[in-house]
Amino acid sequence: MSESLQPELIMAPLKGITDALFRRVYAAHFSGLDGAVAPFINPQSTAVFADKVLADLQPEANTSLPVTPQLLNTDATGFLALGNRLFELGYRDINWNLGCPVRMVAKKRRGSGLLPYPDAIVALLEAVLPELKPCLSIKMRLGYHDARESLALLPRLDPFPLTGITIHARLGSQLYSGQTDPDAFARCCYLTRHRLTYNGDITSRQVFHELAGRFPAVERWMIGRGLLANPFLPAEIKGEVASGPARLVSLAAFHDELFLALKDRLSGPGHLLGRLKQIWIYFIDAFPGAHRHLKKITRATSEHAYHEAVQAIVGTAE
Ligand SMILES: Cc1cc2nc3c(=O)[nH]c(=O)nc-3n(C[C@H](O)[C@H](O)[C@H](O)COP(=O)(O)O)c2cc1C
Repeated sequence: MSESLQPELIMAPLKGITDALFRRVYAAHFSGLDGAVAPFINPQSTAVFADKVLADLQPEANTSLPVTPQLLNTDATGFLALGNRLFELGYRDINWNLGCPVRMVAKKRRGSGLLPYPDAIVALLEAVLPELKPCLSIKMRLGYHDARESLALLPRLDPFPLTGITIHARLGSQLYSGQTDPDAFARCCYLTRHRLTYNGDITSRQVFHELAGRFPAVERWMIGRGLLANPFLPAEIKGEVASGPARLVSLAAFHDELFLALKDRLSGPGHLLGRLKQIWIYFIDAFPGAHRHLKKITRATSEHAYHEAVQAIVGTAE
């Protein structure tokens, strides 16, 4: 990345968290992002996608950030039906998920579970690309069992007209924890002609700058949990720094709008609190010194208890 150019920063897909509602509220309070990849659309048993399945990707719900829908399909018929339907909705780019590590998914040779089978990946691309209307990118891991899987796969992707490849620098078998492996990502850089996006544990400006220094050719970076733990991170990476009191005001306003929007959307306190608890697992890091109050959030069974917990967290951080 040249020093004068700003990096391109993309919100990672986090299923159950970064849906259209979250993306809209986030973008209303924080800057710095250039786009988002939406969480994967569940493959359907028929090639017909009910409108409900695509509700999150309706264009009118996605005006605040450019968004790329994501597919998890591994059957050509379903892939083409969904991809071309998304094109009709206005999407010119879609993304194929070769990264999901969840065992139920990987066992079906979907997500990162397909990475040990490069022939199947190449066969699917050969089957779909001639008829697929939107452009395609891929989001993958270094491998499922072993980083050698990406080394075998990447040269075989060169002939295809992909718009890019995002690599989450972990193995599928690691799920979401354990060390990322930037050395393995470095080896991937030599094995592809495609534009690479780096993903995995970009948790601070300093981490970003270390990685950007190491990979000067990489211009695109994807951030997931780091952006929940510090919603200012994309802006900070781009050189904007908010002061202490202003930070807290923005964080509280973001939370309150998110809460109201989710309450409006989700039926019943169980669903609402369940969703918010998912977010707080990471969001708590935005409030230094308040970690001890996280249990109050995770134990809350009523809106009242939840709000008391939020007050304790915001109060501690003041
Ligand atoms: C709760 C959760 C849900 C996720 N859902 C998706 C998904 O739908 N599609 C996908 O490609 N990756 C998904 N991921 C992986 C993230 O997009 C990202 O690759 C991973 O979290 C590493 O980046 P990070 O360290 O910046 O979070 C998910 C991760 C988490 C923690």
